[in-house]
Amino acid sequence: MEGRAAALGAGTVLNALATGTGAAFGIDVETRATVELDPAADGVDGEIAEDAGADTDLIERCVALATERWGDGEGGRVRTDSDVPLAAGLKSSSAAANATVLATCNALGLAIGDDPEDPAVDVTRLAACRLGVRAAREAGVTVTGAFDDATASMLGGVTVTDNDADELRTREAVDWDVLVWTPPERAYSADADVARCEAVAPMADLVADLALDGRYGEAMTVNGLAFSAALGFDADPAVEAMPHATAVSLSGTGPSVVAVADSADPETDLGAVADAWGDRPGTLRRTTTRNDGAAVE
Ligand SMILES: Nc1ncnc2c1ncn2[C@@H]1O[C@H](COP(=O)(O)OP(=O)(O)OP(=O)(O)O)[C@@H](O)[C@H]1O
Ligand SMILES: O=C(O)C1=C[C@@H](O)[C@@H](O)[C@H](O)C1
Repeated sequence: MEGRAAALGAGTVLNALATGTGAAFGIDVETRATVELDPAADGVDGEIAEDAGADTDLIERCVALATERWGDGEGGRVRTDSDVPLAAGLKSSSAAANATVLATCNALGLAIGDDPEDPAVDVTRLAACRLGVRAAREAGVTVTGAFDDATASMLGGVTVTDNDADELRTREAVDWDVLVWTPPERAYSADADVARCEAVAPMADLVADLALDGRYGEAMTVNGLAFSAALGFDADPAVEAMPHATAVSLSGTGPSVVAVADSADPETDLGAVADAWGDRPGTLRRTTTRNDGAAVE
């Protein structure tokens, strides 16, 4: 019983640490999971290809919760390999959880879909996503559950969510070019200073209003300025990008900064942003948004 799936990394429009409302968008970087189920196995053994020392608790819990819910409590093995850097603000935990839950469903022979009324669908992607969020809470890798990141990774497009209720408020397709700067350091969401984020709640409310109005670019840039200040990240990369980008923001709890260019916006030039960011330490990556989300392979 082997299953495989892939899920997306994502960028931030609104960090949910201030108010519980968050927004994120899927990007074309993937985490893949391979799950082998063994009814005789005692527990689940996890492995992360890029980092042998990283914590595998999240993906092990995803397999265990999924077989408990949709199988017969089988154990086994799970392995992820990923283009999403770990703990860099690009939703590595959401991508790993989503890919693992879907791969487990695939190993169980279950059909994945989006329509809960369709008799051919055994498990909806939203149900799989909520299970991954539960595993993330149990593993202690998230503050709010990060249903915003999880839905962007699972469904693609821009999602706006209520992370306290794990409810999807809106989802919309977007077509943006994306430039990601990832500094060498890492920032685990669970270590973020929540009180500092709560201090910028009025700004987060404004960002939520803009995002619910479909004004994602303005929302994202305001978010970046507010949360860079709250979490102690330099706002200079955002200021440098603003003349050339539709929007730019610190992503998640950092340290990555993401600039986007709407294809309908002729004034944008991500090449100029890359030039401005080029001397900074770390990596630059050009990619695009994705609107299809996670899938079994
Ligand atoms: N590829 C992966 N395979 C398995 N587990 C992973 C993987 N990537 C991340 N994780 C788990 O998620 C944890 C990091 O979660 P964290 O929320 O801090 O990072 P992130 O999701 O990249 O950050 P952010 O929410 O700011 O985007 C790791 O400690 C690990 O347990
Ligand atoms: O751990 C969390 O709850 C979160 C972490 C970051 O990715 C945030 O961007 C997200 O909105 C919530």
